[in-house]
Amino acid sequence: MKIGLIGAGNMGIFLLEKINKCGFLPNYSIVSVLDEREKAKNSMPALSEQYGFAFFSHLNAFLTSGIDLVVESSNIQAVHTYAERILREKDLLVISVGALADQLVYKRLLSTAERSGTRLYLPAGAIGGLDAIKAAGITGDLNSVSLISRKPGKALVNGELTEEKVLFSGSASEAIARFPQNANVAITLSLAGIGTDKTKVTIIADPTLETNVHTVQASGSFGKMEFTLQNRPSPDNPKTSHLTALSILSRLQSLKEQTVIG
Ligand SMILES: NC(=O)C1=CN([C@@H]2O[C@H](COP(=O)(O)OP(=O)(O)OC[C@H]3O[C@@H](n4cnc5c(N)ncnc54)[C@H](O)[C@@H]3O)[C@@H](O)[C@H]2O)C=CC1
Ligand SMILES: O=C([O-])CC(=O)C(=O)O
Repeated sequence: MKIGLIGAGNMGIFLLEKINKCGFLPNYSIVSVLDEREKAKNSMPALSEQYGFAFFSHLNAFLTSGIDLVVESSNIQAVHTYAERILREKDLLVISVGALADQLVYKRLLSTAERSGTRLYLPAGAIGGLDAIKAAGITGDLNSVSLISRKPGKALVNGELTEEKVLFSGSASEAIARFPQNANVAITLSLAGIGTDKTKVTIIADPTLETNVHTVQASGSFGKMEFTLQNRPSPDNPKTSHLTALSILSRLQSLKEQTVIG
């Protein structure tokens, strides 16, 4: 499986380490990296040599570089810029899922994928239990879904906090507009469940925490569920839970597996 990567930051470098250096996913390789921004011309050659990928500063050349799949680990803006053009030709894994909060954008990407015979993968990222949320909602009987995200102060606010502070309470669509680097999970949860307007989100900065704590609650005709993750932040980006990068690896691995669990 030849992968093209967009976004060689915290998660992108982790993927390059695990896939290209450690050979963690046999028969997978990140062969191409896209960055059209001027500043990339300085930083990419060293990384390209270190991890053995070809660097592209134009989308068309990137897409015709022999890749089977594109992995996005950059930001919401890059998804808006590239996703539709990529899905016309290649499967795409998006981790900046907040880009799909707008129903029109999401539907347009789905219809592009359908027309083109490509697939859009949205890993669970920093949360889990999406299999249960999808199952509970399959007959339309999922009534309520909510997410409470607590993070250490430094992931959410500038300056020191002395006590816990509720920064936001509202819908998932409002949450991602206010916290584009902290509420991607709210959109993934919404897409798996009852949508971005009905999914309720609370975001709390807590100076006593060392983990990113996400609690998902749901109820419907199936019963009730509640689960909490206490995620270690990534060493290179305190906003991003380390589990997110692991969920990309896991999704990539499952593309070649014969057994589908969940
Ligand atoms: N779905 C989920 O559960 C989660 C999603 N995320 C999201 O995942 C994304 C990546 O997270 P991190 O790796 O921690 O962020 P990061 O900020 O460490 O890395 C992003 C990289 O993308 C690069 N980049 C930005 N614009 C680009 C462009 N147009 N073309 C190519 N490269 C570009 C940046 O220079 C940076 O190196 C972020 O959008 C973050 O909000 C983070 C946590 C959970
Ligand atoms: O990594 C996390 O804990 C969640 C996060 O930042 C996001 O969903 O954007």
